[in-house]
Amino acid sequence: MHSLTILLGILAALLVGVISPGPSFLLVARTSVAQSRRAGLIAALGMACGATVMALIALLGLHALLQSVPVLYTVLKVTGGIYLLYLAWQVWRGAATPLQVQGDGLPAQALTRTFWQAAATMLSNPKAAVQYGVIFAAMLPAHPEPGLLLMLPPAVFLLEGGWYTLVALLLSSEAPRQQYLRAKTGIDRVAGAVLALLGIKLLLSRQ
Ligand SMILES: NC(=[NH2+])NCCC[C@H](N)C(=O)O
Repeated sequence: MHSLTILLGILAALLVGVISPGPSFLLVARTSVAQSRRAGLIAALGMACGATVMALIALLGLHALLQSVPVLYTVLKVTGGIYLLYLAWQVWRGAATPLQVQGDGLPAQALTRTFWQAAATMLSNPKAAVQYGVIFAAMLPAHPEPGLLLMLPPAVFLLEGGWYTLVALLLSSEAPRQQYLRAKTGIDRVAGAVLALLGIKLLLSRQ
């Protein structure tokens, strides 16, 4: 099959996982409404970078490794689950505090933190690791053209980055932000609870 056809097929298969809401979606969405458009876009960039690293690892055969050494999956799962519970606790704890920093005046330090938080959320998501592994294993030919392998990481960057950029732009616009500000405590409690559930679900999951 033509390399471009294969690439488009892989991207289409990945898209389902990319747009289905999970911890990454929640983090970008909340950052965009609660902080600023710029912070939301930085979170989207963090997701794109994290996903690209994950795609590279998958290309290097992490999936085969995860299958032959199941304890590695367990380690990834427990780390990811605990990280989600930690994020959940932070969101929950801050629910009742009104927003102090507004607009794009956030210190650079906070933006750096947002970037790493997003990248860590993506990288500690074993579901995403498995999705990349399975799709690459199933859809890449036995001897892919070098061009295809070179195109894949930037394509993943654009796919994940594009989706989360869209989420950030939509949710940082005035109407959703005003609504969030009005109902912050409730929304944060729900977001914290959902993050915690996702963490627990991950900890209890088999594969
Ligand atoms: N190809 C993937 N599964 N990427 C990770 C997507 C993460 C998922 N969409 C979330 O919001 O948490």
